Amino acid sequence: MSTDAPLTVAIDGPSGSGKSSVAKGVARRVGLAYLDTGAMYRAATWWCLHRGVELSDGAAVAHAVRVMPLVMGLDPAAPTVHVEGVDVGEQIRTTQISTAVSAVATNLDVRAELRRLQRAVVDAEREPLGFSGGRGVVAEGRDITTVVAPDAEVRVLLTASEEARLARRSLDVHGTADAAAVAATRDQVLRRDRDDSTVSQFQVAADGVVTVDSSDLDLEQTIDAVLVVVEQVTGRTVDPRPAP
Ligand SMILES: Nc1ncnc2c1ncn2[C@@H]1O[C@H](COP(=O)(O)OP(=O)(O)OP(=O)(O)O)[C@@H](O)[C@H]1O
Ligand SMILES: Nc1ccn([C@H]2C[C@H](O)[C@@H](COP(=O)(O)O)O2)c(=O)n1
Repeated sequence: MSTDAPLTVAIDGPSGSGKSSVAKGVARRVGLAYLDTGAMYRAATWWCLHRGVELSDGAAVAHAVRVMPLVMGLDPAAPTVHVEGVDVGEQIRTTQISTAVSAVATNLDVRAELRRLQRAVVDAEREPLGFSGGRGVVAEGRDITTVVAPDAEVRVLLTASEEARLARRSLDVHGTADAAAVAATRDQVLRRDRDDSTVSQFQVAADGVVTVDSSDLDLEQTIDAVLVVVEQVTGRTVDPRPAP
């Protein structure tokens, strides 16, 4: 990069659009920290279930989340999620959590608490003592461009066709994108997006947010497309992708 000024990159999009993979890639190429805010909602869900909190009891869920001892590791090469010292990185990706997480993510008191934690990370990463040494962060989720960091220098809505998103998630979960596997994935992708859309706006780009459609791009091409936005918006130069 040609400048050392702190940089916040905000990426939102629907399930399976590639936010996590692309955000990690962008953070690595630019030398920024990486914050997976979806993992925070997943960790909150894991914590509530772990403590036997009934997810339909909104007040109990909100209380549990306020006292959740959550530690997010911000290294894009090896992001981690710990709750009460337990590495929950794998457990929060299970179908049980994917199915239940929207019930927690649509709780407005939970959103206020996690938004506060997320904003604290964004602000800390602009300071020399942050993980990135003040270089900044790529934060991804559903409301980063609009609510958590509407002041980010770079704001991207990452989209992909429903077909592409279902196929990607199906490959991740079932190792195949045949018709049966795609059908079994619909709840995790489409129903979840429907529920999550009731509290966040991530289907259409807000004013000033640049849309990147990854439907016909592979992962590296999508990372490159977001880096072009970084260069255009900030006037920085990002080092080219190293040859394989
Ligand atoms: N062009 C692409 N851009 C990004 N990811 C892609 C692309 N093509 C395939 N993938 C793959 O799609 C899968 C889903 O990506 P990822 O988990 O990053 O999406 P996501 O938007 O964070 O999903 P969710 O919100 O459901 O967690 C990954 O296995 C990723 O490697
Ligand atoms: N900023 C965010 C991030 C995530 N969520 C919700 C929506 C998802 O159902 C859930 C898990 O996210 P994923 O890991 O699939 O990206 O968390 C949200 O509401 N706001």
